Amino acid sequence: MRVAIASDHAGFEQKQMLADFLAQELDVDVQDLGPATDDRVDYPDYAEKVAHAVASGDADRGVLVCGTGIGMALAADKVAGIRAASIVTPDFADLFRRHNDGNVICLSGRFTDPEVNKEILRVFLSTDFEGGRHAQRVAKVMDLDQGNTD
Ligand SMILES: O=C(CO)[C@H](O)[C@H](O)[C@H](O)COP(=O)(O)O
Repeated sequence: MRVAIASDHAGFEQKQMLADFLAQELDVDVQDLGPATDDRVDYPDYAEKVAHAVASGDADRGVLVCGTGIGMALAADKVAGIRAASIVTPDFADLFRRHNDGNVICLSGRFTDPEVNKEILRVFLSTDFEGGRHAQRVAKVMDLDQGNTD
C-alpha cells in the first residue's frame, strides 16, 4: 500500500515517528510530503499535498498530523474525492474505514499518545470498507463534491 503523510509543526515529531513505523512495522510504501523541519507552517498547505496525492491516485491512503487533527481534516475534506476525519481512538479508526470508507486520517500530535496513534494507523490500514447499506450513504457524501444536494 502507498501512503502519503504530512504534518504541520505541531504534528512534526509524531509524523517522523509514524512515517518510520509505517515503513518498518507495517511494510508500507511511505511518501513523506513534509515538512522537513519543525518550523512553524500552515496546516492547510500540507493537508492539500496529501489530499491531492490521494485524490489523484498517487497514494492509496493519506495520513495528516497537526495539533488536534481537526484543522487538517477540515482542509483535506475540501478536496474532491477525499473522505477525511480527525480520529483519536482505534475504535473510531475501525468505523471510519468500515462505515465511511475514509481515505485520509487526521491525527493529533499534541493530545494523542504516540502508541495510540500507531494502533490507530494499524487499524486504518488493515480494515476494509463494509459496503452494503453504507455504500449509498458514502455515495451521497461524495455527491456533495459535485454540488449535488437533492
Ligand atoms: O491543531 C492544529 C489545527 O487544527 C494546528 O496543528 C495548530 O497546532 C493549531 O492551529 C495551533 O497553532 P500554533 O501556531 O501552534 O499555535
